Amino acid sequence: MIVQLCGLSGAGKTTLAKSVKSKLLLHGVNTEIVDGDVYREVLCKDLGFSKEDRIENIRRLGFVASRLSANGVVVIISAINPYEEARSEMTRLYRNVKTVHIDCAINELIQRDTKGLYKKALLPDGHPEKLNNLTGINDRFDIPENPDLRLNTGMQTQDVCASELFHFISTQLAADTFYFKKQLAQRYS
Ligand SMILES: Nc1ncnc2c1ncn2[C@@H]1O[C@H](COP(=O)(O)OS(=O)(=O)O)[C@@H](OP(=O)(O)O)[C@H]1O
Ligand SMILES: Nc1ncnc2c1ncn2[C@@H]1O[C@H](COP(=O)(O)OP(=O)(O)O)[C@@H](O)[C@H]1O
Repeated sequence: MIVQLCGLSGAGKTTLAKSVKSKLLLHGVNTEIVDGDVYREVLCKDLGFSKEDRIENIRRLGFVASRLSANGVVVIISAINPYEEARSEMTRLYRNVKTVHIDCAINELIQRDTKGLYKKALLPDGHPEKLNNLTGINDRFDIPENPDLRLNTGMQTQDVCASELFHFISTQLAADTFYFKKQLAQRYS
């Protein structure tokens, strides 16, 4: 199973992915986080933040996720993943992909600004330190219309969001296991 999170910087993707990974591990579910920030230091080092590069970034993360997932690992892709076309490509290419929107109002994100990126993006035009392509401020984010799950981290606590995500993944896993068992039973009956 591949869970592709999407959401603006600071929305809570990494925080929730880590929390849910710990919960899943406690239940014996092998889980891996494929985090945009981390992969941009290694496998995606050559990529920037143009539309083409972001799409290529998601393609690479999706490929890694698919190999892990094919070997029974639950994979949580934690990236901004802003374009609908990249997200639907993922669901088209790979089996059992779920899309989860980690939503949060932009004003709340500007207040959190854990990395100082929003401050830079909101600098006046022409300022030498201005960030000109921060998703949600001056770059596009396609809000998913029908995600499998949407969590709002500005309206609900971290604990509630993590529990909801954990519950969602566990339920999907149980359904998938049931489906596989049924297929096996049919094949060998
Ligand atoms: N211009 C711009 N826009 C968005 N994000 C920026 C930008 N510049 C740097 N960063 C940092 O890069 C992280 C996003 O990388 P991703 O791989 O998740 O992005 S994407 O899915 O390819 O759009 C993002 O990480 P998160 O804050 O964890 O989302 C930022 O820390
Ligand atoms: N309900 C919530 N869920 C997740 N994170 C939250 C929530 N409320 C506040 N936060 C805070 O928001 C920040 C999210 O940062 P991070 O997980 O790195 O975001 P992202 O990976 O989306 O860039 C953290 O400092 C976290 O403590």
